[in-house]
Amino acid sequence: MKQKIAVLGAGSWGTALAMVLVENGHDVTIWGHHKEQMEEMNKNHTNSHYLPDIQLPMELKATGDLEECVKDAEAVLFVVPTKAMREVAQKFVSVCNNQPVIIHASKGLEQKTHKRISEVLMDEIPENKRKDVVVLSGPSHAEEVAVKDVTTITAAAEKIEYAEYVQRLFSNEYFRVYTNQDVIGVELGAALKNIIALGSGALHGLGYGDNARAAIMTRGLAEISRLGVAMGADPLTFIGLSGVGDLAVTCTSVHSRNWRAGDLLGKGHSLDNVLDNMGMIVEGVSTTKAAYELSRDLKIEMPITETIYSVLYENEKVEKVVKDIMLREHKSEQEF
Ligand SMILES: NC(=O)C1=CN([C@@H]2O[C@H](COP(=O)(O)OP(=O)(O)OC[C@H]3O[C@@H](n4cnc5c(N)ncnc54)[C@H](O)[C@@H]3O)[C@@H](O)[C@H]2O)C=CC1
Ligand SMILES: O=C(CO)COP(=O)(O)O
Repeated sequence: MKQKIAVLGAGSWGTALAMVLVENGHDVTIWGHHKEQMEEMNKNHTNSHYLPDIQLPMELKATGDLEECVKDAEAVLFVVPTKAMREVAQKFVSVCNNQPVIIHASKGLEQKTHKRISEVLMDEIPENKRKDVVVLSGPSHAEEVAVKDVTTITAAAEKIEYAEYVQRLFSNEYFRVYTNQDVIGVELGAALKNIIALGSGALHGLGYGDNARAAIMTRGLAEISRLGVAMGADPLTFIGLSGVGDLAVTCTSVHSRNWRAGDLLGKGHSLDNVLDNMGMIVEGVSTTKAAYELSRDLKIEMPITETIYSVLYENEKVEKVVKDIMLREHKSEQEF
């Protein structure tokens, strides 16, 4: 059934997901805070900074007016960077006139509180202004979704009927949605894989090959799972789409901003220079800090995260840390 859907966040992912929803026949309005960008989306049907060369569907409406965007919406999709999530949720609450299903498709952990995004949304949005919060996550680069390349993804919610609602909203012949009830595992897999993607990119930038990439992905998954299980996730979630699936795509694709940022770091660029020139959000940088702090608090061994933290926040030389991590004390692979 046709639904009225608000998409909050007009970057590459918000736009690509809005395109899927329009394709499926829904009434979709996207909100962004840059006036000229909204005008471009309405007049030219393009979003040239975030999705160059993509023609947006004529039916997709863009607005800078949040109240107009969310008015009577049956579902609201939050897809702004993690650092903006709380502020945007507060703004949403001030103008929301009904009780929509809340969906989010962002990947990160809040700084300082270390909260998952669904926790941030539940903190800010009172129960009379939301139904369940559903997480949409999986191996899905916006650039490929926007050209209708085949993609699979997970909709996770505590109440299965809301995960199934989101599955119905988004599913079509090129975008297949599975359901899951492990919200913690799905959100942690999504957030933490960006740290490993930074490392995978750095190894590439340093000139290492496929063995190194397989190593960081596999051992990265081990530490993602360790932290995830300590935080209440089902370990099986990490071998699903939002775990190994997203880890695989982000650690190997040139579309990944995290991989590209790592690659540039490996090639000797400074972090400031990399972030200034990316022009899009690189979530893994702040997630590394949150995960490093969590691993300390929960006493979970996360050597790759610790190493990447030392490069990003302690000025360690990226060329040096590879040898350090390789020469750590010997371990059994069966230690969890
Ligand atoms: N790009 C992709 O392929 C995918 C991205 N994601 C996740 O989706 C989230 C958003 O990513 P992208 O769309 O790629 O980011 P982006 O960098 O392409 O765009 C971010 C958008 O958020 C807007 N924004 C930033 N701060 C804001 C604020 N305070 N209020 C309102 N709007 C604000 C920016 O103006 C921009 O339009 C991230 O957490 C990312 O990890 C998840 C899956 C795929
Ligand atoms: O999460 C993503 C693909 O699933 C996007 O990753 P990047 O943010 O690294 O581009």
